[in-house]
Amino acid sequence: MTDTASTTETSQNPRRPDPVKARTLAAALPWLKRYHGQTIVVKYGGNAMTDDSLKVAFAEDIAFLRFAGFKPVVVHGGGPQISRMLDRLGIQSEFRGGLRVTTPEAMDVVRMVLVGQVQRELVGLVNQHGALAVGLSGEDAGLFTAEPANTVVDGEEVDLGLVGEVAHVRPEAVLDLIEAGRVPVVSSVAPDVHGRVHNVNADTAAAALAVALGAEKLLVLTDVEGLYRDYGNSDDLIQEISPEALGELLPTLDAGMVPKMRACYEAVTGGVPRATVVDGREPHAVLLEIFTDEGVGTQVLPGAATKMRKPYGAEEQA
Ligand SMILES: Nc1ncnc2c1ncn2[C@@H]1O[C@H](COP(=O)(O)OP(=O)(O)O)[C@@H](O)[C@H]1O
Ligand SMILES: CC(=O)N[C@@H](CCC(=O)OP(=O)(O)O)C(=O)O
Repeated sequence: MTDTASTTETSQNPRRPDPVKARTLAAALPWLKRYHGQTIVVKYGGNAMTDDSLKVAFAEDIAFLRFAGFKPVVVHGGGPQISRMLDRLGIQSEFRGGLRVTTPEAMDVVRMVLVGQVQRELVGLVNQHGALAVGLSGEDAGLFTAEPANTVVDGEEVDLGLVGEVAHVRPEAVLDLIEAGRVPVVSSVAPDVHGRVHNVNADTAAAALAVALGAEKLLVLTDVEGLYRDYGNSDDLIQEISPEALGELLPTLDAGMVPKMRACYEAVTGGVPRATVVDGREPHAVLLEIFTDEGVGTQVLPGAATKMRKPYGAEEQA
């Protein structure tokens, strides 16, 4: 290799450094200042892990945040991945109120897929950028204690089997890792007080952890642009909403949005200053959301007046 310091050759067509790049970097300054040293809990939903390049871009974003001086903590899902494995094994499963009814047989699969597959893959991808990520689950160092979750569907209480709510968080293990400059990658399975492992929805786990860590932000990646006011009937998206207004909407929501928006509600009412749901199918969704002020996704913010918007590209389609 040539030693550039000692060479006297002159490049014939030098390219002028791109000033747009410098402007983009300079524009990031307010957000670098706002989040420097702050904890951001990023929930990566299984529906936003559809292709390998998206996962690689997600890992780059997380490494970027860490090297920019933020303290990112990842909580991952894996619902579609669990469903595929249950199908392969011929084990039936159904969702009630957005939660998977979990038999002991299904629980083994949930734990195997979340901790053994999805978490391992994400840890590996983040660690392409340095010795950063460490995987753990609610079972490690008492991180989460679960209690049986119940849900009401059509006015009736439904027995969900081994599904848990987070009754208690001991965040010390996560704090130790953050202190050491690591990026914790957390799977949402957790034992109850008797040591029986439960399946905790990943949005629920992310919110509980964000509150316990005193995070500055909860960012939730999913497979829609945000919360639709009237899903299936209108493409009006909620851009900004207060926790009080969201609380009134919660009983009208269905499917996966139930635990997701309840998680945002719990996070913000628990003291996290903002919680945002964004479209994780967009490459680099994390950086786009954190470094722009243009209202990506749906943001839950104390004191916000409800603000609506149309989906991106709606004008071109019209
Ligand atoms: N009001 C709503 N706004 C947006 N999505 C909704 C709404 N109601 C139901 N959904 C459904 O919720 C899904 C997201 O939840 P889920 O499948 O659990 O995602 P993830 O794997 O990211 O946690 C969306 O793909 C959509 O089908
Ligand atoms: C109780 C419950 O429903 N648990 C979820 C856990 C994974 C998860 O939450 O994954 P997503 O974030 O990809 O939806 C499940 O079994 O699918």
